[in-house]
Amino acid sequence: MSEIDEHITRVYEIHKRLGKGAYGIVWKAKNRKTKEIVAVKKIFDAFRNQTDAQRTFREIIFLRTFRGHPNIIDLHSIHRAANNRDIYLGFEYMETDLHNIIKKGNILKDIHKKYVMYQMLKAIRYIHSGNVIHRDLKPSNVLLDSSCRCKIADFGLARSITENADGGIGGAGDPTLTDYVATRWYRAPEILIANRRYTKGIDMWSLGCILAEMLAGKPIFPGSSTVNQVEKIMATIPTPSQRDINVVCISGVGSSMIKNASSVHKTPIDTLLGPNLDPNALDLVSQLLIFNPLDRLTAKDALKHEYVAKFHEPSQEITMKSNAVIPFSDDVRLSVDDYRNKLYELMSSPRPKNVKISHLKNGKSPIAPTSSDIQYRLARNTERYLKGHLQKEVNKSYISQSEPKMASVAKTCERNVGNIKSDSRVLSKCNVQFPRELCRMQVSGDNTRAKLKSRSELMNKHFKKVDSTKALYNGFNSYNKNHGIISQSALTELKAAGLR
Ligand SMILES: Nc1ncnc2c1ncn2[C@@H]1O[C@H](COP(=O)(O)OP(=O)(O)OP(=O)(O)O)[C@@H](O)[C@H]1O
Repeated sequence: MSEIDEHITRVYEIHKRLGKGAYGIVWKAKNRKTKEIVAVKKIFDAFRNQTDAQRTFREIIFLRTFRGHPNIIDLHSIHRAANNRDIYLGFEYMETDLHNIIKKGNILKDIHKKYVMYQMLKAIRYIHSGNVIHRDLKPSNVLLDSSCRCKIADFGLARSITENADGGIGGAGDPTLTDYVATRWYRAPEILIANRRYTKGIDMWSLGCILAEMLAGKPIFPGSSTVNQVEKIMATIPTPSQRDINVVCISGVGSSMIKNASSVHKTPIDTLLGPNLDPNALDLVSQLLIFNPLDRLTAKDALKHEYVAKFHEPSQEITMKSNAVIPFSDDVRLSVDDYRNKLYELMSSPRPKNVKISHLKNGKSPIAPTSSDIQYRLARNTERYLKGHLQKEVNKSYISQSEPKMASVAKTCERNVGNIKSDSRVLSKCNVQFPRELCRMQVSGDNTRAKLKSRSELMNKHFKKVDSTKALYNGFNSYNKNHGIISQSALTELKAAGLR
């Protein structure tokens, strides 16, 4: 682990390497203090030159901006490296990515493909509503957990666009495409032929390629060069009209490249996608893989498509209230030092508030075998925050007994929530009935469902004894009664009591 700074390994216990991208390495790790499993990404030489510095800066800014959306990866923390050149990012951990899943073959059933597509659309609808485009959507940037929850990652190429760029290419004020190097196989035709204006349609093209890849079980346009990529696309999608070619191709070279490629023998998309294809899936792919970006389905409309109808829930398909703002114009290139300094400045400022939607509101996952999986997750989340409050109340109660030894034990508890095993001897000497089983469970961090249930029962029993604020009691009681699901009214009560 010599490639990881010592001050990082002091915070995180590094487990295994999860992946390597063009810009960094990602490890699975455990936060030594909170015990939370995370993914730590090290971006090597993050400020090597202006392009890399801008990329690093964008990735962090956009991740912070979109933080809290259930389908966008959550950036927990940012750490400087000792050499001032690398940067470490701490992310929520996801078990795998879509590339790995597709590669393994036959893991995704139809319902999973629909659910993944729905979640990707939800995330893209959100970022597009803030007038940002991701520009690098591909299966390895779609992270998944075992319940088929999916989160978009890697915002290094994301860009904000002006309002009028939504509807048209070449509109006045559209930023130009100077530094665009997204993965070729998922690149829209207008990018391949160097149309230097771009729209949200480029993300919709990539989503079309990703859906097609889930259906076919392999990449549908694996071009070996830019020209070969155009040829592969044009050999599959319907031949564009002269009007479409005029809209998309701003140069004669691009136009002849498209015309030449269109004249080759066609393999229609349904042949590429294989037999027994769901007609709705084919229809959605066909409406995304359209030559003219203005005619491609938008994320908003795609969410209403029959293919994802099973999951469509408008209240969950949230949008941004205003454009995503980044500290300086995306078209202005700053010096490497400016990017670095601005980033360090940001790191010391408070993180933006989460959007008001959370994982807890996610619908039932089709991969979760029973609803108990979801309940278990809910219980863990609820428990995490209740535990802190509960422990404080426990401590307060003991301190009030003005027993000096107890006060010191309580302080240890407060510093190290739940970790009171080492003090059990002191506790027994004090003849205090402290729920040892509970302490042990908390110390061992046991997470099985049965343990969780009995832990919550114990906490509840003990809590009654402590009998502190009514609100906390009610909240906890409701949590326990429902095996981990806390009612909205109890939550409101907790909040009112300033406990949340
Ligand atoms: N939060 C995470 N949890 C689990 N695995 C992750 C996480 N983030 C990234 N990974 C894994 O690490 C790989 C590389 O991550 P990422 O795409 O962020 O790096 P990159 O250097 O920007 O890659 P690229 O070459 O695609 O630009 C991902 O494909 C994924 O397999």
